[in-house]
Amino acid sequence: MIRAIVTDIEGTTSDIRFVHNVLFPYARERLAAFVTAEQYNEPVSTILANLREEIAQPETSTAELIEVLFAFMDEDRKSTALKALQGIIWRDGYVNGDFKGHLYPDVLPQLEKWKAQGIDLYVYSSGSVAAQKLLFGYSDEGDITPLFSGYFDTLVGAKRDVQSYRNIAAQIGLPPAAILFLSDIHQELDAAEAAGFRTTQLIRGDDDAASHHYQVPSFSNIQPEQIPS
Ligand SMILES: CSCCC(=O)C(=O)COP(=O)(O)O
Ligand SMILES: [Mg+2]
Repeated sequence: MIRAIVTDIEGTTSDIRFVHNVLFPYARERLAAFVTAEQYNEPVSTILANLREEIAQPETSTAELIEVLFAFMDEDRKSTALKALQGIIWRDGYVNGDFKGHLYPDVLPQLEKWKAQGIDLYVYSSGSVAAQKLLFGYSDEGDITPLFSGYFDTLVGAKRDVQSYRNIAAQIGLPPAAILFLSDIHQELDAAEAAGFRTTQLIRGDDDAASHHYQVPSFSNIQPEQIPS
């Protein structure tokens, strides 16, 4: 029996184009000036120290770190430091009303249904927990954060790493077989499955013939009690 659902964001609850065409450019345009201005203030000072550790170059200057961050953005590297900075920069965009967090229309009704059925809801994204709370707090459908019991980001590990899902199950306090993970990326679902999670793949656009996971086009097609094991 499914007792908790963990959902990915990009390509699952929300359009990839919102993340890549709205959020990423917004942060990219502001990142150099923001990091330069905030480099000696918290939390940016600690984030930059963590980035120096991540790249194993303790003496790197702020200007060089900014170059590293641009290279990370070019390759969509899921660096914890980059994700933390993006999340801080996005706050202004949400608060000023420059954009709202995209939600596919099938998402909110289904989350509400599952919650009413007693299924606990969680989020797992490479975006920082702060960024996740902003997206769902300033969403197209208003503030839907009260639906969620918890959030996970790369601090539990990378999304294609089996141990990340073991960590999530331990933190939720349920056996992996009682948790359903929703994602559009089959490599993430493979890792979750290897940890013992049930899985379902959202196919919001192109088919994924390389996947063996149960596939659905929208949240309205997901019936947790009927997910094949
Ligand atoms: C919190 S919305 C922004 C998500 C993000 O920054 C990202 O890189 C998406 O990565 P994911 O692993 O969730 O596909
Ligand atoms: Mg995704």
